Amino acid sequence: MATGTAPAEPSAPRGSPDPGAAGRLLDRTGRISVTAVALVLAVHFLRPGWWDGHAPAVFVAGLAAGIPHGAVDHLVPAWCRSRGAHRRHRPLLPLGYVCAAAVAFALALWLPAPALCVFLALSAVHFGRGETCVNTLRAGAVPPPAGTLCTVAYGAVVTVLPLVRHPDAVRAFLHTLAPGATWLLAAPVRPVATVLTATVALAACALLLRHRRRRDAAELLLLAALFWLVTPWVAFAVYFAAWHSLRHIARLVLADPANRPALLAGHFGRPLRRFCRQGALPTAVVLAAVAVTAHLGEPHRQALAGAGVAVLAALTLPHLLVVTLLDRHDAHEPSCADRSAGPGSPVRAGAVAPVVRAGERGGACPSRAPRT
Ligand SMILES: CC1=C(/C=C/C(C)=C/C=C/C(C)=C/C=C/C=C(C)/C=C/C=C(C)/C=C/C2=C(C)CCCC2(C)C)C(C)(C)CCC1
Ligand SMILES: [Fe+2]
Repeated sequence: MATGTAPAEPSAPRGSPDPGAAGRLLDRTGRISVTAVALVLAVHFLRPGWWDGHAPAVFVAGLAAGIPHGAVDHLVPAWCRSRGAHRRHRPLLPLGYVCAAAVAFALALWLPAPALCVFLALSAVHFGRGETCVNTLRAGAVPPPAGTLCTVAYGAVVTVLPLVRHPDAVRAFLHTLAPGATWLLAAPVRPVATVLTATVALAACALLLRHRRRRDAAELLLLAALFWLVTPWVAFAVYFAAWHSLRHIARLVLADPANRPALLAGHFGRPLRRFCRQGALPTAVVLAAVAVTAHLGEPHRQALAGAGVAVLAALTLPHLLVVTLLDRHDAHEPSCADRSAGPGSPVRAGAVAPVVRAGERGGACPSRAPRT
């Protein structure tokens, strides 16, 4: 966590055949997510109330579009471990993933209210950490100042703000999911949670600006505006699909050792097609699970939305474990791509853009993406 004099953002590393490939991918995905949120806000201002009429459809579409970002989770442990040692365990990973999701689902059925609170807390950590990691990668392995504060700020804006700012829009849904958890929307809870979220978000923005991380600060404010102004269904849908998922997919594409040569040559098409191939079947399985859960549930207007949230809540546990593994591995070990490259490979020979490890800088999150 840094405070004190403000360091300038780092300059792009030198000596790489394509020093900006990773940075360009993160920049492009970043621009797409900012544009999507700006468009949602523009419609909100130009056609007030328009989103309210389309909220259920947009929510379901957003959840579905965000599912692929977890679809290669079962491959991530292998990317981050030595090749031979764990090969025989690989077929067990999908099984372990399904079991963890099943346990989470059973717990949610058994104790819905505590499970919802844990789900919201885990979601806040997951989203907050996701943003902090991507910002670190984009800045060439320089973690944001006070990374924990930024993580809490992003997490609270995305999970607390929609609930406390629009209680009437979510009350009935929350009651269906977990009847005992509607205290989250109670009158005394909301002002306290709103003030805390605003304080943390403003403090994080001030620190980011002091350290010249203008883009990170502007994005945090943009997300705060989205969740403050727009109905939570639409705000969450656009955030989940076009922001969190898209940026996480960029990170996965960068983490897959097999993509290294194409990325070094500045090609994104092949790595993205590889991701789509790898993620197609798990995505289809999860979409089918949502459809079946919706069909089994009580028929009501929001059955699909409820089933989507229930299945995502179950997947959150294994997804979070895998993403944490990726974060921790990158913070303490050389990059996966470095270790999986052969002895004569340009990666080992140092022809790749210099890899700056966050662990060496005391940061929460790693990077092998040079800043453009
Ligand atoms: C790999 C694999 C697979 C797949 C997987 C996947 C595909 C995953 C995904 C994952 C995911 C995809 C995850 C996600 C997560 C999510 C989250 C974390 C969310 C959160 C949310 C929230 C927080 C919400 C909130 C709310 C409420 C509650 C109410 C209303 C309003 C709102 C919306 C705000 C399988 C199973 C096939 C098999 C094995 C292996
Ligand atoms: Fe995620």
